[in-house]
Amino acid sequence: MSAGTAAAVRGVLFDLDGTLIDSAPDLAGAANRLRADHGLEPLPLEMLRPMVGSGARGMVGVAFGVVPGEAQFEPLRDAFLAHYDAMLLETTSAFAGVDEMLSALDAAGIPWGIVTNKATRFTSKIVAGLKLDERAAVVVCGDTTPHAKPHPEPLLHAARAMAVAPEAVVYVGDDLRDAQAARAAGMAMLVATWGYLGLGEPAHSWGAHALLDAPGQLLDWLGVPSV
Ligand SMILES: O=C(O)COP(=O)(O)O
Ligand SMILES: [Mg+2]
Repeated sequence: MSAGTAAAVRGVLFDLDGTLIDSAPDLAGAANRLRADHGLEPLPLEMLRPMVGSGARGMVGVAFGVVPGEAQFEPLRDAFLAHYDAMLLETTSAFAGVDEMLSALDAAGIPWGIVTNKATRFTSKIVAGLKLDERAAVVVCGDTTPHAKPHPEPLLHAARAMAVAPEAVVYVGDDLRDAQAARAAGMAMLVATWGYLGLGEPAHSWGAHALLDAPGQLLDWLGVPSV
């Protein structure tokens, strides 16, 4: 961690799934409803949870062993997304400590926003349902720009919308692609270790500035008082 980096921060961007909200049970539920359609037993949440950061591709991959490029992939993905669309907010809610952490940023006058790979049609319903849309300075989805993370463009787009230079932004995320996107955008990056983290390289090797154990630790890193 670099104190100089934290002192320079004037805006915060957050990943959505696995960072601000615990959406894994609903995503896993949608995958298991699709398995049931195909006469398959449900898979345990622990098997599906690590792949949430890879979106529908990750869920279809674990649930059916099918990857993009295979003929079955697109029909399975579309059927998965139809199930998910019907249960976006069945159990999904903010992680413990997120609401208080966001309130502390608001009180400190630090603008914050959301940069997710989730498509706009799902993200908009979820952030509205959880009343995050009225609080976030910007919400950038996987289809807002021509590129998704790990490309830096969604992060740069969000920084422009917040009118904060990229080098004065810290991105908080739970997946290797979040760290890659932040580095490519010239932003500091912090790992939300309460999230899904993927099954690849361990988080301590992602080149992040720090690993956070709980949302409130972002405030410690920034030197912002809790409220
Ligand atoms: O839906 C996805 O692809 C992952 O979403 P996230 O970027 O908010 O983790
Ligand atoms: Mg995530």
